[in-house]
Amino acid sequence: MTDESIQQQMDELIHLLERYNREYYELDEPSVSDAEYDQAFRHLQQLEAQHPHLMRPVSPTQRVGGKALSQFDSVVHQVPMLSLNNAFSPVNVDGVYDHAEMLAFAERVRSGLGHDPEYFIEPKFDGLALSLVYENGVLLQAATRGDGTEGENVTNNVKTIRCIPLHLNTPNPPARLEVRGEVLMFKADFDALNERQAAEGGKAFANPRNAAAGSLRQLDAKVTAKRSLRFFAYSIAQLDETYAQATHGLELDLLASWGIPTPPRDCCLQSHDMAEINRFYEQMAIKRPELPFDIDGMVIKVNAIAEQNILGFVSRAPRFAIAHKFPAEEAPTLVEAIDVQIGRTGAVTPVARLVPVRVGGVTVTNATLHNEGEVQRKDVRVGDTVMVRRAGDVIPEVVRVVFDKRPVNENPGADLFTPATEAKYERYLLPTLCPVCGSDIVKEDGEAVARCSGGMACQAQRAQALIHFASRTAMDVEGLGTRQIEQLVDLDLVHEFADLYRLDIPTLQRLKQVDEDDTSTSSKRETPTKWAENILAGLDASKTPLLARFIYALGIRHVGERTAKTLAQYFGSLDLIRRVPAPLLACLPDIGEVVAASIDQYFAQAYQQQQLDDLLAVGIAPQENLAHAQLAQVLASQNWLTHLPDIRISAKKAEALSAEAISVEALMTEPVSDAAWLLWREQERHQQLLARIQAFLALCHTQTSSQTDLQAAVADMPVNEAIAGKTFVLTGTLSNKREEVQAWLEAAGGKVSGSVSKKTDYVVAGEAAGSKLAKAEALGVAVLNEQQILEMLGKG
Ligand SMILES: NC(=O)c1ccc[n+]([C@@H]2O[C@H](COP(=O)([O-])OP(=O)(O)OC[C@H]3O[C@@H](n4cnc5c(N)ncnc54)[C@H](O)[C@@H]3O)[C@@H](O)[C@H]2O)c1
Ligand SMILES: [Zn+2]
Repeated sequence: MTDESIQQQMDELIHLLERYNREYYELDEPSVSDAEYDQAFRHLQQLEAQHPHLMRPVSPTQRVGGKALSQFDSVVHQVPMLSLNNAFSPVNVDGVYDHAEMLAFAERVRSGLGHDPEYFIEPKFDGLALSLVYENGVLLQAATRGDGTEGENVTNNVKTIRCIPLHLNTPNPPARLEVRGEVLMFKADFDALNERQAAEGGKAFANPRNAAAGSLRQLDAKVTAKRSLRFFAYSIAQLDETYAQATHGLELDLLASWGIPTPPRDCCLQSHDMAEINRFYEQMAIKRPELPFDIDGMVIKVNAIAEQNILGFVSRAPRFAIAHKFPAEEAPTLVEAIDVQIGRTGAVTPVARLVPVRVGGVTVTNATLHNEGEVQRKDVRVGDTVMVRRAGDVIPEVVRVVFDKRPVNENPGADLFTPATEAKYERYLLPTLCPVCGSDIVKEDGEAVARCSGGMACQAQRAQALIHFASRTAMDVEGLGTRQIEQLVDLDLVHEFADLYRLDIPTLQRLKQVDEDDTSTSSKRETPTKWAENILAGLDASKTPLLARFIYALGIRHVGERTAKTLAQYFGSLDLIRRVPAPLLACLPDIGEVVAASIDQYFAQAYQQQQLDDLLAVGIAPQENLAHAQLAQVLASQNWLTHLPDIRISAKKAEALSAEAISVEALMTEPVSDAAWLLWREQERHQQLLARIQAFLALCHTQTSSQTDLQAAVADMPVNEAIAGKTFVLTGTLSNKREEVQAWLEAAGGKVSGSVSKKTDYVVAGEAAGSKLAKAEALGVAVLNEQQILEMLGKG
């Protein structure tokens, strides 16, 4: 990868993380799960570590939190408020944790200190950080973390939090104390708040963290006062020298003696032993759902303050501590039904409808089962008790069935069965028809995901199919973008591809209307009529695509640009392509059996054939070239059967042939004896293949009136010796579109490749040709200018 593309990738991640940060810290409304956020964050960290010279100084990995909201006075932190580095321990299906990242942390600490220290382990509270400043024992100021340097002054609100003392409980207070801790809402208070919100018609909070953040940052302290917030201190940032303590544990004791809440000691541990520490973490993961407050991990800190100081800090986090995050939380509930959802690309996802259950801070009613294989593997059935997981999450999932709780015996005939429940306890099978459009649901060998084969016929997939159809590398309809297509589908104005070409100005102006309600569009300067006219002009200009682009635009599964080109190159006409039998397709280069089956399946559907007819009827005329079609050339030769192997024999077919004692080399190189062909034909399946090939040939007859005509046409056709079979590389700026020159070369039987090698016959160099030209010269490959190649093509 080039620096440029890595930089682009990094910038995209930065952009994404900045959006997530804003949603999470400033708006209290995250759109993705913490797990997803953490993944993007780590990806960026990795790229930055591998390419330090590309690192942006503004990277989110170098900063803490979000901006302070301007409606509060800002507070500059005398000691920056940092974040923590994370460690994750993936769990396997047997519930065994992999603590490699924790061991790596311990290793880093050991090499920093020269020995293994004692650690202090405490909960990682899932709330938001708060700084409290006491002067002479009196609470003077409370501030949020903000971006770590500057936070929001929330003193008035914090004074309403009952567990935070306004005066330290000591006759001998320090002159200055700054204590750091977490503000949070207990689960019971969160539920009560959401009930109240519901009763008063207010918006429900997504989880206790959001509720705590939203409640603390109220402009009206009276609102905060009603919200039952809590606080736990977890460190001292400033304190008079005389009060200094030797360890983190002693600091917490001191704060507790002054009346400041500290982490409950039954959730804490002091230990030198990483194995013991990890065991404690695993116990806490089990205890977690029963705690009165949410925690999202454990924090492991080097206990001795002097050792903490030796280890110090990296940009945004201390080296002496780590947040050991928990895997996503799980909870049991009942499966009421299993439905399927159809995605935008046709993917079929089974979804469990659940008795509502609280997990990861919210109530879950649906959970994904991913795909049919997963349902089978987990054996999830309607009526089962299942464990549901949510990673603070957007999409909850079913983790496993609690088999002990399966309420009835699996054996039919057991006493507990009533006819109604018996039906329920069958193994789950995916429906065979799409619930949206009624098309077949198909699954390819080796694929996990089943799909609705409806394509454009399926409302769920229509927008996606149209976006592909109109895209730059397909029909290239200028002016018709994603937003317009989505509106066309939403307003139910387009059902099939041909409908695009039936649009008129009044219809398109309806879209414009929808568009203008939204202030974020760019096409606002144009008048509605001009805008609609542009789209119609774009559609009109797209009516004579190259055949390959047209085939590609149909969105046949597995038919990318390359395969579409092969089809156009070998068959030359749409009429042939839409009737080609699968075995013959599978003989072509780059087309294997899966792709051939997919093409066959597509054209076998009456709906798709109708779509094609309708497209032709509205005036779409793909640029065909039957005379140049390579297959036609093969068919034109007298003994066409012997040429089939020239096209290609797949490895699988070769195997089958060698099993029948026919040498593949013989098939490939020499004209095959009649005896060998007879032998091959003996086999029934080969007879079927031959029958289909013959049917196809019959079709060629009707296409060109007779095979003799076809032969004659091809025989008359001067083969462009200069181009056929040769490999070209195009580079630099040409006056004709590069794709166009490529299409001409390919139509004349040439190959166009992206890189120069010894096998390259010609490099066609335009203006400002760079490294490819240099390489051609170094390798002694012939170099042509544009004029020369046009002359060779007969277009000069
Ligand atoms: N979903 C999203 O869109 C989104 C966006 C931004 C951040 N996040 C979440 O927030 C995390 C990053 O936030 P962060 O920078 O606040 O880091 P963090 O929450 O991973 O860790 C640092 C914070 O932990 C808190 N904390 C709780 N208990 C503690 C203890 N005992 N000792 C010390 N600190 C303790 C402190 O507030 C501290 O600031 C991400 O990993 C992600 O999980 C999610
Ligand atoms: Zn469908």
